[in-house]
Amino acid sequence: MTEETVSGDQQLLELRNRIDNIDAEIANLISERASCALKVAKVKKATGEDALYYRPEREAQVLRRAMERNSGPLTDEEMARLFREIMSACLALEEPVKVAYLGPEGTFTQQAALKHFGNSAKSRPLAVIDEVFREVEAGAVSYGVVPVENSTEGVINHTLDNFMNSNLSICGEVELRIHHHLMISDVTRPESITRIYSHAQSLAQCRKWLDAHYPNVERVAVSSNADAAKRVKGEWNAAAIAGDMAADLYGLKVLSEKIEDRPDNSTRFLIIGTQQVPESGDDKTSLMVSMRNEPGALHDLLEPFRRYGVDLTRVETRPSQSGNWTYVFFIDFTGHRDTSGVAEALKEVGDGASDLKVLGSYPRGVL
Ligand SMILES: O=C(O)C(=O)C[C@]1(C(=O)O)C=C[C@@H](O)C=C1
Repeated sequence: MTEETVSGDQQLLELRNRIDNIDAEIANLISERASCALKVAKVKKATGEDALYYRPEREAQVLRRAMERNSGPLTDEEMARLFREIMSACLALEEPVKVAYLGPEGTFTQQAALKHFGNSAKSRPLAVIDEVFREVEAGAVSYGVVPVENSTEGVINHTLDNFMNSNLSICGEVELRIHHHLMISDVTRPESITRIYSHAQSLAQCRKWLDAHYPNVERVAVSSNADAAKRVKGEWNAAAIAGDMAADLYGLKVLSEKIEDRPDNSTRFLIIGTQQVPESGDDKTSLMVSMRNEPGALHDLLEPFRRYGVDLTRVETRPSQSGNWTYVFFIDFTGHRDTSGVAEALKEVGDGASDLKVLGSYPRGVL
């Protein structure tokens, strides 16, 4: 053994001893934190039967603080992800949170649910967006996760339309970078691919790549990316476009990575529930407004937002379900409904509209 390797081994031993000591300290601190969370649960329980254990505004503040005080070498996101999991475990001690998401397992919506609630939440896949709304309304789960817009393909109409017949509120948002891969099973012959399965949105997000690499292959739209991955198992002439989770879940091999046309392709998901979320310090609000169908009506309707300096981040139009050629507007803006200025603007907009419903004020997605 050379002198160098001896001293290398010695260094390794010392560093690992240090890591062991640090781990012991971290473990003690995590246990102390978890004991605090249990005491918090007691305080909450004393407020009554329907005590709220999950507090989105507090979680957003904890995560933001974790990022702000981070001085490296871990990235801010990595540091926040670690705290995300610690909080998820603490909340599970207080009361395990039950979440439904647009399934099946392996979809990007499942990934979004995990990103938002962490691994200790109990999550359940449901087949369609309507069902996610229904299960939350029925109280079978406390929260639901549904996609609402994609940066390449735009809004997910089905989610917006569900709000027209629902009393649920938005209590959070989460954004996910979407990477699509072309994947095959162990029996697929790559040179014989004649069919590619995926969700219609994903096929659209990879349109140019498909035109360039598989111009003559049939593109088959199915109900989800996970369903596409499942179908490919056992088909020698088919491939699927889906994400990492689906590839892992169905044991598929990735043939081409990150084939989305736009590198910044991302999807925004909403957390739906029944609770009103207090201010977190960096919030957004979503509204649903209907109004008389006259020229200039939208301009007049939005005018108070401009006057009170409220920053609109999105305006979507959907046909109303109550009559032909009448519309409902879905509006997002920066700020909380209780913040001064916002509250006044909302009152004035409400006075000018035929109907206005605040779908929720919630913390801006942190991770
Ligand atoms: O502060 C609270 O209300 C807690 O319950 C503690 C805690 C945490 O672990 O920090 C856990 C769950 C809540 O969603 C928010 C924060």
